[in-house]
Amino acid sequence: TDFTPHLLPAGSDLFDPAVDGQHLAPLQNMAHRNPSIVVVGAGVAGLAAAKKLKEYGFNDVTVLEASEKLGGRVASATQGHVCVDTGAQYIHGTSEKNPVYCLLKKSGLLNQIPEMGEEAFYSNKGHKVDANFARRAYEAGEGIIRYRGSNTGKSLGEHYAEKTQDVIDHLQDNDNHLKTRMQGILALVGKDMLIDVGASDLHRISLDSWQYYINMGDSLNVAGLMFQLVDMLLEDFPKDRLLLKREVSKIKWDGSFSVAPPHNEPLPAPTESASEEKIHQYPVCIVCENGDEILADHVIVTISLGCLKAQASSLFIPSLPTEKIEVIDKLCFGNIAKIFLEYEEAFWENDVGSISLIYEDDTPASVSTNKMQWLKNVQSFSVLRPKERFGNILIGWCPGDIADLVETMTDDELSTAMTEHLKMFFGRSDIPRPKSILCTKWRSNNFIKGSYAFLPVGVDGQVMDTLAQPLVGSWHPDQDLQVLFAGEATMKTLYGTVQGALLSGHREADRLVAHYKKTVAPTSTTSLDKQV
Ligand SMILES: Cc1cc2nc3c(=O)[nH]c(=O)nc-3n(C[C@H](O)[C@H](O)[C@H](O)COP(=O)(O)OP(=O)(O)OC[C@H]3O[C@@H](n4cnc5c(N)ncnc54)[C@H](O)[C@@H]3O)c2cc1C
Repeated sequence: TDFTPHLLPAGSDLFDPAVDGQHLAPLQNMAHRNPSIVVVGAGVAGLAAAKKLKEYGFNDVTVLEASEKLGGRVASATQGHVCVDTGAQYIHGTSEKNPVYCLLKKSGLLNQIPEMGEEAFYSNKGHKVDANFARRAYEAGEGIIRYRGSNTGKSLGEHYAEKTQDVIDHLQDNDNHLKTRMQGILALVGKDMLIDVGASDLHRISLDSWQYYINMGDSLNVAGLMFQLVDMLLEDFPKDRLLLKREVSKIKWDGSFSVAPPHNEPLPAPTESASEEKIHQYPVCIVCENGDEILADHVIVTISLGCLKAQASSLFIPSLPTEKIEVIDKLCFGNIAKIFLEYEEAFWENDVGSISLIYEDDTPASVSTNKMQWLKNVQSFSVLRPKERFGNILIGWCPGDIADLVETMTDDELSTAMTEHLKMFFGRSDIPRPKSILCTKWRSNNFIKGSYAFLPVGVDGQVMDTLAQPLVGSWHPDQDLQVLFAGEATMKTLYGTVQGALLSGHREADRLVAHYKKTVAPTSTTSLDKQV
């Protein structure tokens, strides 16, 4: 390999930061070299872990990213002349508890956020629906669907069908038309939930999904700004330690590897011999698709749950423990698609921020997708605001297997379908075709494979703790934490969010600090010299 990040000068300036108010022993005392740490994946979790480790004083940190871009699911693309967020665009929780909110606020970016705009509702009968009525009905549905079950073992679909039926039954009015419309709006709420979760069927989702969840406050749409978070996470991190187009294909994590002799052949178990002083041995060897091999003391794996599902059995040597593989199997990795439609002129009103399409024949009991009628699950659009910045762009959202489907369609097919769809709801034949169209492709992105994790019925969020558990090897009984795991799917309190990813990265950086704090007592440097 032409890259040897593990070979740092001895006695590098690794200093003790204050952690939780306590001081660590100066890390340069603990060993004759820095621990070598490799982070796999430069999404928010990976970048946050790397930045934090750097802040803690670890100097030998390298990030390996498979794609050509940093940021993972916090991503942008250019449409027309503007930059749009193809991944995350909402801060889920506008409070000081949320580090993503704090970072964006500190940068002053949040001063640019426009008003949300009005909600507009249209019926499949081709007319506008009274917004006051629709909003009240929508809120009633949200109150039901946002229920935080705890150990119920039920599905969200079962709960939603049951409780919304109570609402319908108790409507004073005998007006069947009103009941039908109410059902349509409650179904809309259910369909929007499928987008939030990335699932295809409410009956698939556990009602207990949010029992450990931390609500950090209201959501804020930061369209066009979220990807700037990536630059903030990169600040002060040495750019030569961020390696793009380095797809990791093997993580040999329980061996004894050395830079000499050549070819990084595994060596026999370490001995007390003098040669050990010269040849450092590493428990982890990370092999990249391009042939690079990088030796490390620790590797933090931050690849998505979708990638873990695809690679769990081939990526790790030795294989992952059965318990970990079972958890990866049990958790679901959903998908959503964002379809950006750019128009010459807006056909919606100036003050509109969102457009919802109500199928009056829908019922809340049957909220699931049907590929044969896929347009029924393209019911929610948001307007990119302000117009002066974005021009006239609508984002259509779709969930689960409908997202999988639209990813495979051509721009022309999508453009035709969306135009007919909008014509029907607006009751207008003069709705133009978009002048450009951009559809996200998260499922077919080989380095992501979907949108975010969700909990299916019967799976408790605690399995995410199991996913987060580090691996401890057996080769060196006195070395551990060879493999650590971060990423949104490892956070039962915040999965599916940017701050969940970020905090999972911090958690693993903290774990390593605590590890060295535990293993390094200022008075016992001799044993430590042997250890690392
Ligand atoms: C369309 C969409 C909309 C979203 N909207 C929101 C939102 O509004 N608000 C919100 O809070 N969250 C949202 N999310 C979720 C949020 O984006 C994610 O939870 C978060 O970004 C995940 O970060 P991560 O670091 O865990 O994973 P990732 O971002 O997936 O990072 C993993 C990285 O690993 C790399 N990688 C994969 N395999 C390898 C390999 N073999 N070798 C090396 N590198 C590899 C990948 O290329 C990627 O860069 C959205 C997600 C999507 C897809």
